[in-house]
Parts: sequence; C-alpha cells; structure tokens
Amino acid sequence: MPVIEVSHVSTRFGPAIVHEDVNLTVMQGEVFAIAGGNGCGKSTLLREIIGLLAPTTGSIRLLGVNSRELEQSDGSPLHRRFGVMFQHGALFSSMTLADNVAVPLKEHTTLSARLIREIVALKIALVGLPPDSAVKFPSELSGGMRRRAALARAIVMDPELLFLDEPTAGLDPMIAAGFDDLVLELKRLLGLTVVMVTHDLDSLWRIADRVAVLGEGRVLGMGTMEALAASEDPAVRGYFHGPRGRAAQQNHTGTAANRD
Ligand SMILES: Nc1ncnc2c1ncn2[C@@H]1O[C@H](COP(=O)(O)OP(=O)(O)OP(=O)(O)O)[C@@H](O)[C@H]1O
Repeated sequence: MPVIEVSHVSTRFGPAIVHEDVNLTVMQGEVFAIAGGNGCGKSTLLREIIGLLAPTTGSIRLLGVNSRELEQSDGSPLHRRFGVMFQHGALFSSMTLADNVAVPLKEHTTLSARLIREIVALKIALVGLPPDSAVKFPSELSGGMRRRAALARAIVMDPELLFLDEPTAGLDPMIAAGFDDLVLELKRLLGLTVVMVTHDLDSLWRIADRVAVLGEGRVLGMGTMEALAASEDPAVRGYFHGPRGRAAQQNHTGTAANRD
C-alpha cells in the first residue's frame, strides 16, 4: 500500500529550478531513502512531503491526504501520524532532554503531566539512553546521544511514519552504525515506515529497502542498492561508484563495484 505518492512535482525558488517532474511512491513498511548530491533538493522534497512547503506544481499525497491540505491545517490529526527528526537533531538547547521529548505530547494531546513523564521515560529507554540523561541539556550530551534524543522525540506520538533528515551526518562510523541498527529495531517494534534523506552510503547499504537518487531536478534512479549499484546510467554510476561508494559496497556485500 502506498503511504506517500509524489506526482509530477516541480519546485522553483525564484528563477532557480530545484525539482522538475519528480515522481516517487513510498510503500508501507519500507525504509525508503532519498539520496543525491549537495543541493539537489532532498530536504526541500522532505519539507514538501510533510506539508511545510508547497511544491510549485504537482501533487503529494501523504497517508492519503493531499499535502496542500496538511500545510493549511496545523492541528490536523494527520500530524500525529508522522514523526520528524530534522537535521542535526534540532533539539531545543534551553530544554532538558525529557522536556524536548515531551514537546509533541504537550502540543498535540491533553494527557496529564504524570502520563507525559511516563511516556517520555519509556521512549528515552526505547532509544537506548540511560534514565539519568532525561534531566540533561543537549549541550551535556554526546552527538550520538543527541540524535537518539531527537529520535525519541520523533517517535513519542507512536507515529506510523518516521522522517529522518540526514540522521547520521557528522557521527563517527561506529555510532552511525549503532543509530542505523536502532532505526531498524524501532521499525520492527513499532511497525514504522521510514523515509530518510541521507548522504551516508554505509547507511544506505545497511538499512534502505529502496533508494531514490535525485539529481538534475529529477529522480535519476530508484530501486534497491544492489540494482542502483549495477545501473548503467552514468549519473547514477557517478553517485555510487566513487571511492566511498565502492568502499561502502565492499563493506556490505563483500564485493567492490567495478572501477569506471
Ligand atoms: N527557502 C528557500 N529559498 C530559496 N532557495 C532555497 C530554499 N530552500 C532551499 N533552497 C535551495 O534549493 C536547493 C536545494 O536545497 P536542499 O536543501 O533541498 O538540498 P539538499 O539536497 O537537501 O542539499 P544538502 O545535501 O546540501 O543538504 C539549494 O540550492 C538551496 O539553496
């Protein structure tokens, strides 16, 4: 069942064309990644899918609802059905970790303070953070812990869909791998569909069921990592067959891609 349908989306900022006729479908239960070079419009597409930005033309359906309706209805029940982890975690620096995680519950529910505390403690444990981290401020946490805290906030409303914008950017490879494992574990436990924007080729090999590669304003290629790595399309090859792409493939399949 499709949970996201992006149809003929074009995006312009003044004279700059970011997307021209982008089409893709995300199916329920998959980890779908949006990849591509810097500035190709990955984050913009994510913002359009969750209704923060309207595409110039074309349409996007999220869980069956047109995202233009979503953009206009801030309190929509649909907002409870998806969670978002923005770039770098985007935690509020003046709030403790527990208060950060509690934000969506305070905004979207009328639950008592006690119940909110209990749900927050549960989510903090679910993402593998120790209980005493709840009272700490983001500046007192490591980069990896901050990402986990941001993930706890993104799943605090028990969403069906989880959006991750560059979740492992700037993390060392071990911490990034641990974060990927956590995403897979949460997907399995909570029955999530995951949509992730990423540059991290290791992460793509590790957890993505399908990947859309954006470039030149469109989807250059879409499919499993195996299929994309075997693509003959020069634009797709360029993305996967650099030194980092070959190393990531070697790590995950034991076979290096052929040198161009
Ligand atoms: N609100 C905006 N106004 C004008 N230009 C914008 C706006 N948002 C994004 N852009 C431009 O659109 C292009 C795509 O940006 P976007 O952040 O979506 O790319 P990206 O693929 O996520 O990049 P990166 O991998 O570097 O994070 C960039 O050239 C950016 O400068």
